[in-house]
Amino acid sequence: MDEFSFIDSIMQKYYRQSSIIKGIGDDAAVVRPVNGFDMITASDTMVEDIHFRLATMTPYHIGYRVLAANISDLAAMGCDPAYYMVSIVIPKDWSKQQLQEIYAGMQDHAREHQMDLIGGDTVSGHQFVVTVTVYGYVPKGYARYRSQAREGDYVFATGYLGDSAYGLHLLLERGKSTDNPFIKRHQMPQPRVPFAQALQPLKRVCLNDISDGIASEANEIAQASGIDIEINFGDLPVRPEIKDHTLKDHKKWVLSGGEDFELLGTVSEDDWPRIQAAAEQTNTKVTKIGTVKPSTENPCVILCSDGRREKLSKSGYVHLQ
Ligand SMILES: Nc1ncnc2c1ncn2[C@@H]1O[C@H](COP(=O)(O)OP(=O)(O)OP(=O)(O)O)[C@@H](O)[C@H]1O
Ligand SMILES: Cc1ncc(C[n+]2csc(CCOP(=O)(O)O)c2C)c(N)n1
Ligand SMILES: [Mg+2]
Ligand SMILES: [Mg+2]
Ligand SMILES: [Mg+2]
Repeated sequence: MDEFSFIDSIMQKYYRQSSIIKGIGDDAAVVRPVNGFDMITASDTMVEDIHFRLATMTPYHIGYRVLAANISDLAAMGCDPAYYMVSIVIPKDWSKQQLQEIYAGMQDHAREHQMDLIGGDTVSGHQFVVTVTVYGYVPKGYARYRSQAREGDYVFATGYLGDSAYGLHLLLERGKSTDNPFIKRHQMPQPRVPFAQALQPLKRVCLNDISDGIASEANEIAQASGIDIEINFGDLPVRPEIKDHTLKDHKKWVLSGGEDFELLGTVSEDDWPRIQAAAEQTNTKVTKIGTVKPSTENPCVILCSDGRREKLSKSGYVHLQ
């Protein structure tokens, strides 16, 4: 199978998004911007031995997970997903079947969000790398920025924290298994698109998705908004199976394990009931985990735990260290 027959094999038979004028098949894709909406775009990459090993993910999971990481950034902007592009570097020892499974993972996840594959690039190389770029729409002026936190806001998180890191721990310790819920959370994360969409009528809500761990993402919000964030460790949504572990691992997974692809947000106290209503409407767990304080000198995150207050600095996975 050469590059061209491979592209033919992954092309969609039809597009779900009516704004696509030209998808795969020319020098570039053409979409007609939708009136009354701003277009949002984001890109995230997965590299073998950094984001996965063949011992932690099947090719299907790699496809599902790389699209999840991207869709999660769209959710964090409050946006409706629409299209995606895929650039892939394929080592010689990867089979045609493995490649098709990667695309099956992406296509199944794309279908859940009515997204269409509109282009990309295929090259051979020495290390497996896949980069996805996603596009979506948000009602004009309603993108959700990290800079939108304000003094007095409630800080909230969706879902549970630390599940994916615990799943990775189980995978590395025990090997592949399909029926463990933590492993499933690592391999097939579910971005919080319906919840973010349900928040669209709100005038202001600050959102960031949790890819590196809340220690990182809370600091990103503090810095972008010029405020301090206070988080109560005891209020963090953590499953009992994780709490049973030694405190050091448990704390690390919850605060800086990352890859949960939950949302961290802040909203005014007055709008908190609307967050709870959106959570109920979309069957999403949402927990108040802290509050936004006025900034002192340098915006920072304070973790309150057992009556002690400590500065929580950006931790988690950092590339180029
Ligand atoms: N190599 C790059 N060139 C241009 N812009 C970049 C590059 N890498 C990151 N960015 C931009 O920097 C900003 C932050 O990117 P970052 O990848 O940290 O966010 P994220 O996708 O939310 O986090 P994560 O990668 O952990 O999922 C985004 O605006 C992103 O587009
Ligand atoms: C085999 C294996 N080892 C370690 C990890 C952990 N890991 C890799 S990248 C990353 C942060 C998100 O990356 P990015 O910032 O690029 O989105 C994390 C937590 C993994 N998933 N698989
Ligand atoms: Mg990124
Ligand atoms: Mg993000
Ligand atoms: Mg991201």
